[in-house]
Amino acid sequence: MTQLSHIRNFSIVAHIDHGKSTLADRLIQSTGTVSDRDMKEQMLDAMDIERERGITIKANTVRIDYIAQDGDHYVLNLIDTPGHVDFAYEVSRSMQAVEGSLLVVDASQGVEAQTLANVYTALDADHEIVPVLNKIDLPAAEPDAVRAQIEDVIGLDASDAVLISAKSGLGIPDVLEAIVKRLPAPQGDRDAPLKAMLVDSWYDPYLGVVVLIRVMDGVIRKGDNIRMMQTGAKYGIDKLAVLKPAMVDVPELGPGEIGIFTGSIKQVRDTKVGDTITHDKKPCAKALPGFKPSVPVVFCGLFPVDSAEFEDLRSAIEKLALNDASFTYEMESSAALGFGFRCGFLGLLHLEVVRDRLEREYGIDLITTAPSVVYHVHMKSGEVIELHNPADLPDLTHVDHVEEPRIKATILVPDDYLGDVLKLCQDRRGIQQELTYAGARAMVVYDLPLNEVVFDFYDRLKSITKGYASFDYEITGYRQDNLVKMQVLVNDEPVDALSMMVHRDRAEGRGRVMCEKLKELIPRHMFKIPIQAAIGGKVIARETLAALRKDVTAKCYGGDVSRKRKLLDKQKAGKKKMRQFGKVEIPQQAFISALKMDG
Ligand SMILES: Nc1nc2c(ncn2[C@@H]2O[C@H](COP(=O)(O)OP(=O)(O)OP(=O)(O)O)[C@@H](O)[C@H]2O)c(=O)[nH]1
Repeated sequence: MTQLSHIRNFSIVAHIDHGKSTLADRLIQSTGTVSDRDMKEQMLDAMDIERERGITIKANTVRIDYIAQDGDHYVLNLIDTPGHVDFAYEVSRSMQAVEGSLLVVDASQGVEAQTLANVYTALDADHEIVPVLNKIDLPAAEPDAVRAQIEDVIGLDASDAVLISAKSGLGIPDVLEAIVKRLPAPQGDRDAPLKAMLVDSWYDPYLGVVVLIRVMDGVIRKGDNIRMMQTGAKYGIDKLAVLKPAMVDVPELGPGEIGIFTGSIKQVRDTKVGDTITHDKKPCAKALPGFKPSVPVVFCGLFPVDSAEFEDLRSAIEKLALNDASFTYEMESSAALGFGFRCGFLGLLHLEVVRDRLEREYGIDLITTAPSVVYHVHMKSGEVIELHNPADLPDLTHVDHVEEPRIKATILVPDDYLGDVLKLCQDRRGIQQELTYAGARAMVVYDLPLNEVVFDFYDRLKSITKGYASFDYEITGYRQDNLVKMQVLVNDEPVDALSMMVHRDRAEGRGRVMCEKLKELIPRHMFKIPIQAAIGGKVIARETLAALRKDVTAKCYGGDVSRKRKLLDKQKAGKKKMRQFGKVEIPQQAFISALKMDG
């Protein structure tokens, strides 16, 4: 057990790509926490997908032993936090478990939207903050300007910011010293009853559910009988360990310490992040405040392209859900797509990550239906229904009104692109709330419907600003608007997977774009195919796909059999990605592409 005065618990907050993981790697490596031989780049990004996409999804933790310049041995616990907007809520939770933050800002980029969002979360958690300017090796680095920006925009003294290059290792010893000297030691009472915060949990195939805790008061030991105060569940502690980042068993954990335990817990869902863990026999008097559970905000249907793969999909989804309590699913059946699942996600990126994992790790070809937000349908009877799937909208004669979720979006953008960004927000039914300047960048705050953001807002924002804008959002509440369900009919058959809620004033435009896109995406058949968009039986847009007699082998004049076969095989493979709707085959790609609103 380490003395409180020699513990420092901290997290690293940064905008995506500003170098948080690289810095974490350097801290781990330079203190010899992991031998050079075992050092994989981006040690903390465990999953392949995270590595490939370069984003950190789950919060990870590492305990670093550090001999400071004063000759003393310190224990530094780093809780790594996810950087992407979908996971903002996990960031705020893990921050409650530590006392300080390193604020990493790319010295060539400056403050971005997630820098702001994350640093405010850290300040909300009463963190002491050490600004760190990274990437000073880059010729474009402007540490002085960025220092001034941190002071102007965030209001944080950056005069003694640490200048580093996480890539080359320059300045890393200064970061370690700053952690010890400038961040506060944790507080706690060793003799008080046990009070520990449940910070995170995950499923390990060998150990079962692993629970990450931060001890506030008291001491937890292997073999103890503990109780989770919110759920009331009781467990015996089988294993107690610290993460270096590999598990190293310890006999006990005292105040200020961070570690894991296991105790025959079956599902991640049995553990509530933010719950208080105490001794069953001698509980603490008052539980920690606890957190709201994170709720899914974006829903979509996932269906196997080949309906024979439904059971495979079910078992894959069940396995994924073991480890990700923020992802929800229930069985769904669709006239057009057969059996599948309606799944809920924290945001679009979360959706993409889960879909990719299902396809890649489990080898299942999927059809993803239009992502939808959760609407509140107020019935004339006074009942309020949560609508996760536009196809389930009740008969309108019974509906009084529909409310949609709204967000507060913060966008930072260089001046040159401001006009385009304002136009984009305006086009998406946004209401401007604030427009301020931070150096050569404008900061705009918009009230927007989440519905208009889930499809491709972020992609559009990136493309119109050549990647220079940054974006962050939080959900603010629900508001009534003139929302209707738009259906799409292909060859006079409704395709429920393409139903969506739209604002009445924008329905014609959306319908037209959708029909045009489908006309491009659906291959010609031997007969004419009408493609229509309709609201409650009234057609608002229409395209017709002309008939075609398709002879794919026509080009292979004469005898080249192998070439002919190749072409036929190719066509067969293409077919796999198609779905039959009545007499029409619709390629899987159409479901995703048709939903993108512009461009
Ligand atoms: N030139 C230079 N590049 C750096 C430095 N630090 C990080 N990078 C590069 O910047 C990119 C992003 O770094 P990451 O550490 O993955 O960024 P991150 O903030 O952890 O990103 P997320 O995990 O996605 O939030 C990588 O390509 C790094 O190699 C640095 O000091 N100098």
